[in-house]
Amino acid sequence: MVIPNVLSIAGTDPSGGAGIQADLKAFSAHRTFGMSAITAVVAQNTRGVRSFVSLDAAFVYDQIAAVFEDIRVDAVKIGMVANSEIALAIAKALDRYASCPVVLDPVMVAKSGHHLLDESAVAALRDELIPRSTVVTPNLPEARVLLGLERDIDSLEEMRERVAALRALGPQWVLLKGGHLTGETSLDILHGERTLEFAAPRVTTTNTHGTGCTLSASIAALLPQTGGTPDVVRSVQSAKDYLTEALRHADELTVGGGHGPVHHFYAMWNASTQIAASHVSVGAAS
Ligand SMILES: Nc1ncnc2c1ncn2[C@@H]1O[C@H](COP(=O)(O)OP(=O)(O)O)[C@@H](O)[C@H]1O
Ligand SMILES: Cc1ncc(COP(=O)(O)OP(=O)(O)O)c(N)n1
Repeated sequence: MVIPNVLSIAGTDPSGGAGIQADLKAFSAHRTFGMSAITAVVAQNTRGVRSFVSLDAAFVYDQIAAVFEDIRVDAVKIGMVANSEIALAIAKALDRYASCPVVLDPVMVAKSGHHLLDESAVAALRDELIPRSTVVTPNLPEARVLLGLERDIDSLEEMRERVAALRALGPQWVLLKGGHLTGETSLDILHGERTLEFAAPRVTTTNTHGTGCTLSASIAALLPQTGGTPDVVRSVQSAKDYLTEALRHADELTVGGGHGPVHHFYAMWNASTQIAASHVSVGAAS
């Protein structure tokens, strides 16, 4: 089987739970070869974002070109674009090079409240990147900004009402994420050729840093693995199942004093721990 190559275009997280670092972990967990083009270098940890430096837009374009001019790219995930110049450079690069599925996480504000996108860049994100996307994955505060609403969407009923307006912005599919609501389930709505709701039990943990990054990167990694035409519905379902398990295992990690990361490698590490344990006991007996 050909192993998919997947490119993340996003900002960094030195604490490893969100941004490019989370994307590469999610790509690897889904048995794809991960690549990255960096838009901004962010000083952040599990407690919050301190500051960031955006890279030059032409340099972001050059990173993307360097990948596409050498390597077959089977899917692209876009995260933090930081400003309108970078958003426009990414749009230009997609037009020039990308004939693969594009998953756009319209990152605007981290859970800590820090802005990761210039307010003046919302129009470029909405008008230039969303229409070029196969799937766009806003959370509720991002949906509010994209739709120009005066207050946050605050119920499942309102999510159902608003999702069509997000699709009208031009992507093939919208996945409106309901993680910011409360309740026993965490429910996302997928709207495109069809409308489906994906509910998962809400995991009780404070370790939720990078959930949106991990979900969108997982969808990008899974799309080329569905055979023939990329199957968005199956990819979203598998990505959501994976994220729920990664959240369930998040407390096994001890990373930082704030909102820690999800456990991207819960399945692989639990399996290899068992192998290591049996190896030790054989050694001890001889
Ligand atoms: N505590 C939780 N338990 C289970 N799923 C969650 C939880 N928190 C968020 N999710 C899921 O994580 C994904 C990202 O959600 P959300 O928090 O809305 O986005 P973002 O991380 O972009 O702010 C969604 O699929 C959402 O349903
Ligand atoms: C570089 C970078 N990109 C995106 C985010 C936001 O990540 P998200 O998955 O929404 O999780 P929180 O950070 O909001 O917990 C980020 N922090 N950094």
